[in-house]
Amino acid sequence: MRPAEVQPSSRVVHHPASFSGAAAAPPRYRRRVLLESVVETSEAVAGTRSRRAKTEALRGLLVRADPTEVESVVSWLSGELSQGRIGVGFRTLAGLDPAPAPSASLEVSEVSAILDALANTTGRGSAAARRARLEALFSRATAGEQRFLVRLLGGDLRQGALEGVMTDAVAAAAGLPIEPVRRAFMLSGRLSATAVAAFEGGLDALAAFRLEVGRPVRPMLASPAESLASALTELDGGVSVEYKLDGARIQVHRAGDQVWVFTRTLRDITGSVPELVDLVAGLPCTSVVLDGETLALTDSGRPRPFQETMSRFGARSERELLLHPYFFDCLHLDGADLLDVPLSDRLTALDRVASAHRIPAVASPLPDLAQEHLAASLDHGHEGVMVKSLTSLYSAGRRGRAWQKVKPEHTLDLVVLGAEWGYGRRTGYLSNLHLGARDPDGGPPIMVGKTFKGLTDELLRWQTGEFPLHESHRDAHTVYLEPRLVVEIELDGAQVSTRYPGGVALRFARVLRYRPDKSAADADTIDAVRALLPGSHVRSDGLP
Ligand SMILES: Nc1ncnc2c1ncn2[C@@H]1O[C@H](COP(=O)(O)OP(=O)(O)OP(=O)(O)O)[C@@H](O)[C@H]1O
Repeated sequence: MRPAEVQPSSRVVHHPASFSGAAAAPPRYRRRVLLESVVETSEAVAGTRSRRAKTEALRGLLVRADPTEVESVVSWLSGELSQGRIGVGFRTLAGLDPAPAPSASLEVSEVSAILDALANTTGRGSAAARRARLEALFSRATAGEQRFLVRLLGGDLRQGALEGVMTDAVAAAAGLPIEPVRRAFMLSGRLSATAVAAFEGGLDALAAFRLEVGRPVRPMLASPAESLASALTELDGGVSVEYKLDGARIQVHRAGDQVWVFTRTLRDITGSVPELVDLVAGLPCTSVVLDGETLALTDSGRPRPFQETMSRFGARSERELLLHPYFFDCLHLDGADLLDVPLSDRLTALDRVASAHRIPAVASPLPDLAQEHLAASLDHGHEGVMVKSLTSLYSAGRRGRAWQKVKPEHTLDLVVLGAEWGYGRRTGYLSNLHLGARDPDGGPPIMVGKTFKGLTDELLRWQTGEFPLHESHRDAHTVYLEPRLVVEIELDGAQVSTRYPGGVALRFARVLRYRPDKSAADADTIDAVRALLPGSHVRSDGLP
């Protein structure tokens, strides 16, 4: 271990505690954390499958960090940059090759300052200036640190799967119970901000995280149901049965005249969707937060393909393809936060403010009516229905059993790990996809199968152009990719496999479409694949 600079700790520190929860006195002097320690921790976390060992490695680093370093440490280990996008592309990163430094000297705070400077380098000549800053940073980094920085800046360390362990580690390192930490994370959507609050202000600071109009919360998610009947039985009849539309999730916020529209991944797309903004601005209220799905329709009122809806999210100006909103939840209305009230009350609020734009739904139907609603949804070209417990609270960011999706086909969102060169008609194209499921404990995706079924000529051309941009390495037959792209696969089920590392393989998998709205962190887990094994009772949310 290298000698590190000793610095007086300048801020009031919420007492870090040992893993057992016993409070330890805050050291008067702290050593600054080196980037090297972050890299070592990242490797330790990736190198073990044990959730406990991962949490302990993260906690061990966090208790050594000064509060001023916590934000960067938590962000980087989650694969995020607190600066957001800093305008460094794959090509720039690939072109960097300063000789690595022989020993580690970079401190977390220095690297963070350099990233701030990079983010603020804009305007004329900024590409060259950014490159120069990057070269300077990389020339001070060891080989291991360089690799880490490339992956961090390239977005390849983004590990949503680590969120669970990181939340546990933040709570343990700050000596706080887990629930308030989780809740603050749900409401802020930012683990690093949650960690800073936990360390600096403890429970009071965490309690200050409220639903804030204008700041998106992570959307509540659903679990797959075995069937409509099983969902109705499990939720005991007191349910809302709603169309499941195949559009894109939106969360709209309005405070007075100001409107925001966010995506499933909390991206602000207000500027791209003026028709939604106008509609929300006209609702009869002063402030509101609504959750829903948006869709473009054909002239005959049928849903347009998902890709066409998504294409609107990147656009700057109003296009011919109009988006329609279908709201299904109300999280705030005229000053009242509704996250912690039952769905039945939230739906009453939704009816008050936007009944004309509610998703088609029936409340507490008898099984026959629920079945008719499902058939009607499919007839209209939608995916199926959602069955939601009317007594459930809004669990932001959680995939639980209170919302269950009923679809006639099994689909999974999987990570593309590589693709084989095609033969015959597909010679020269990257074709057969290697598919991976997410490791719920934050390890690399686990391969569960291959398929080239369902790939259109257009997709083959697209894959062949796109995949080399994500290449990690290749051999004679296959181009292997960084685990970034998510593809939606339809399948008949799963089978036990001795060939694949997770012990499970997809049956009759075919490609439905790519999911540019999802990152590898949003992909389905290996547990979701195992849940499709015949006779399996493992549920995708990990509940018994
Ligand atoms: N009535 C509805 N209630 C909730 N979500 C709905 C509804 N109709 C459509 N959806 C969409 O379904 C998604 C909920 O399903 P799930 O939690 O499984 O998310 P997902 O992983 O994006 O699923 P999928 O790939 O099936 O869209 C929501 O994110 C939303 O986009």
